[in-house]
Amino acid sequence: MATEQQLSAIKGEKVLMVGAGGIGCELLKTLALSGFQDIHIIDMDTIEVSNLNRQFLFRQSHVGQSKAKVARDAVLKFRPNISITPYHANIKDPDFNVDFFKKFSVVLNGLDNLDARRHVNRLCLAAGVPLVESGTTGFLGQVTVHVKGKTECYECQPKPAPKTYPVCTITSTPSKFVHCIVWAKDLLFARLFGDKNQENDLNVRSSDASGSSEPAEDVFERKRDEDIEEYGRRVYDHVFGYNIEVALSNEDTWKKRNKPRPIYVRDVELAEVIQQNGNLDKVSVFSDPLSVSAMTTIGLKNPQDVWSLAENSRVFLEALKLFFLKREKEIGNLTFDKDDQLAVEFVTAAANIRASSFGIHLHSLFEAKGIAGNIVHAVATTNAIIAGLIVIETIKVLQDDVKNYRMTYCLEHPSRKMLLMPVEPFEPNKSCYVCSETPLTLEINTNNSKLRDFVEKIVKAKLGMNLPLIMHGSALLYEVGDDLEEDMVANYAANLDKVLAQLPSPITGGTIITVEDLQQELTCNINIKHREEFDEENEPDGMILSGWTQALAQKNDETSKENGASTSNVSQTVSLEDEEDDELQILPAFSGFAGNKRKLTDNANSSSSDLSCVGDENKDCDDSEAIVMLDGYGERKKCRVQ
Ligand SMILES: Nc1ncnc2c1ncn2[C@@H]1O[C@H](COP(=O)(O)OP(=O)(O)OP(=O)(O)O)[C@@H](O)[C@H]1O
Ligand SMILES: [Zn+2]
Repeated sequence: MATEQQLSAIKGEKVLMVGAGGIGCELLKTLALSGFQDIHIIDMDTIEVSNLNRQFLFRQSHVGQSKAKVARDAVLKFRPNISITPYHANIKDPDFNVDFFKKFSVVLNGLDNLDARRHVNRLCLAAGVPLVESGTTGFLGQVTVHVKGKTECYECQPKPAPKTYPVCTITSTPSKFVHCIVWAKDLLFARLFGDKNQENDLNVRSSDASGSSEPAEDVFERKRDEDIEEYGRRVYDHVFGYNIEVALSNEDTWKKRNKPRPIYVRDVELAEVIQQNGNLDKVSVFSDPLSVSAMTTIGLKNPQDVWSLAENSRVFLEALKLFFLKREKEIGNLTFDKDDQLAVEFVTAAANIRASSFGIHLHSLFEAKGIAGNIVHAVATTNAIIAGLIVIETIKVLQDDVKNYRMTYCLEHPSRKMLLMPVEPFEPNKSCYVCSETPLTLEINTNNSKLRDFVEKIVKAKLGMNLPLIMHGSALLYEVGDDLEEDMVANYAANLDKVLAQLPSPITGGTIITVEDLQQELTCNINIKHREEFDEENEPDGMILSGWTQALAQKNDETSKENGASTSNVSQTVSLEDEEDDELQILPAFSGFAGNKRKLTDNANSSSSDLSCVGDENKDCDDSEAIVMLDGYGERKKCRVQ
């Protein structure tokens, strides 16, 4: 419960919460119980069954309803006299503009993705409203405070990029189960059920590339009137048999590696599985398409069991068949979703068959789902602790108690007998393109790169702009918006297909262009440097943006992540000194302690924004891939807020 002084700081203040998920539910409850009386809450999602174990404001009967609205109703039951305004909407909707943000004394994030976090950061900066940012992953969590001109903004620090794998490891030489999962999910599943027009490395061997007898047609396409069982076997034989034979023909590849074994349907004892489990024809019992399950159909019950090669093969063929029989309308538009049972079954089975071919240990559906969905099981207690810390920092912000602002890390193992590690925030980064006016530099071949490449790869993917406008001097080259005249829309569409040097106002080396996002009220100047050539392997975008704060992508680790995933597997990446004394002490977040070392972990897409560890200065955290930030980190000297 807040003190009298704190209560008077809270009273009458309007706060905006973004996200009513794991952190959001705890936060709304804690805000209400702490005395906040005017809370607005935005969440774009509806409640799913999988949320119920930790998002305690929701019940089974609420599944399918708006999170923001149900959360409001649940809290009003025990705090009926406060005002809670819910919005079932995306925070990126144009309605939530700078004027909307200006109505609030402080904004509190309980989000799960980088994109939305960056967007809120920019609107808070433009509106001059403080932001309390948070994130959790398993036992780890953190809360940071961002106040314009006083502390660093959310984007002042580099955010680690998603992990990536060399394409050849995935397509040809997997050595870990995660490589098989990435192959099954991002190549095979996407090729069979996703957008056919998208480039996909599986295409390389989808038709005859080696002069063998395989016909030069798209083997993944189901032929007219082709029997579905026949089609499934053909796909199976192609990807697990024929493709492996082709790979084996490149002998150099296997000089220092174990050779994979081609697997054909005829090699697998499918009949055995059918006999053991009974050949259950349950296809007709699935009324809801999302409940369709190949496992159920063939009588496999326990998702924690590791299936045999025969069982995986059976699930593979059955899942493929069920997609065509029960979910045909979705084929061509599907993207892998960890909550889609049939998709998880298909990916598990395909990954296991490939693993079997390459001599890699097989995994259960439960494990495979965790890897495919980058799942770290959420810990409700971490969310509750983080929500408490958000409220503590929010009260300090409302009291303008700048000296006592803290970024607080919730650790998995105690360090210096502490599980909560408060660190003084830093001053804004003077070269941050978001909160300072530092120009960026772009090296690009202006004679062959189109404006479209620039918009997709730089303006949207790297700068995270939502409604961009591109100007060269006074010439407007590109703009998006609902209220544009038809001829302007046509002009901009034509510009997108022009190379930079041939635009009506040509962009060449030495040009400075201005990119602006009207909604985020963010403007960046970009100095253009013409460069003829780029290394395809190391510079695949064919352009290099510098002065931009994303860390290097990490390679070759246990899991991959895609931007936008809601959870991640960083639970073990924070490593701290051993504690001999296991008597713990949880320090108040506002104690005067300030650790000297922060360490970013790989969680660009996780619930966390940049989980860190603080430990004994003389001992290194042993995760070699983590970034250790000392006071002189990067090219700038970081100054703590005075
Ligand atoms: N752009 C956005 N606008 C509004 N709400 C958002 C936006 N992006 C994410 N959210 C919300 O943030 C919340 C994050 O909560 P949480 O991390 O617990 O994820 P979840 O989707 O509820 O659970 P999980 O992903 O673990 O199944 C979600 O409810 C999600 O809808
Ligand atoms: Zn900044």
